[in-house]
Amino acid sequence: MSPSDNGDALVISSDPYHPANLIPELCRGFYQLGWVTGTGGGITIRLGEKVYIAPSGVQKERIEPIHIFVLPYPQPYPETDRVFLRRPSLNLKESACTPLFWNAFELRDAGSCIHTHSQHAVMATLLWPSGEFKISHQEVNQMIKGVRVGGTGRALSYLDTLVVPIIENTPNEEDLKDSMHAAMVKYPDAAGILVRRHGVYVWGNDWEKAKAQTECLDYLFEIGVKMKLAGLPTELSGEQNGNVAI
Ligand SMILES: CSC[C@@H](O)[C@H](O)C(=O)COP(=O)(O)O
Ligand SMILES: [Zn+2]
Repeated sequence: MSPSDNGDALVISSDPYHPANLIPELCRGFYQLGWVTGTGGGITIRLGEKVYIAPSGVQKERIEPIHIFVLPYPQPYPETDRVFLRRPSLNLKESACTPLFWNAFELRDAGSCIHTHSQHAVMATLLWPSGEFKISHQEVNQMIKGVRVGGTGRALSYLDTLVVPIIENTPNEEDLKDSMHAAMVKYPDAAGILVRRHGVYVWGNDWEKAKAQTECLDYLFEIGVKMKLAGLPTELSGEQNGNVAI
């Protein structure tokens, strides 16, 4: 970035599909779903060697393109201070989720990662007290089939059991980065990571796939929670057809 260039050209575009235009638009949609209320949650988009990230602690439904941070990927000095291609001139800090989003880029080569505080995700972490949320045989709207192995691989089938690891929430974001990293290594097929009493991180090859998978997973968290509360089994063996007497 030259001294005369404040980097605005990296976020000002008439293209509605430019990440700096998409992030505000998508956050408004996520707000309506209750995924990013109270300034929590968010989305990042990576296009090749540029990562676009929203500011921290702001009303996520009111973000504008000029508020967006742009970072180089990979970071030239990963062990030291974060490097930016563009920082907003306002008194803003990049999302606290940045190190967690980076896990999705580095471990899954993701093009986008979404973090929600959806109550469905939070309830799933409370009703599945183990380290895994599991559900199978959900044909409805192809929700299991809408999820990809590892978030970026082949689509799951109706017969696959969906497993999403649950990590414990931590007050320190660096600890969350490390435990999310460990869970992603332990569960290479998982398309997301639930954080107990907090929410979920979901990634995909690009923002469309990350968004679709977050929607599918959120649906599965919601129906799983409802089934569990109704006393219905959320996992069936392969030969069972899903009809359950109540
Ligand atoms: C890495 S923990 C903090 C975040 O997960 C936080 O809870 C959150 O949802 C959003 O933080 P923000 O810094 O406002 O983008
Ligand atoms: Zn959060």
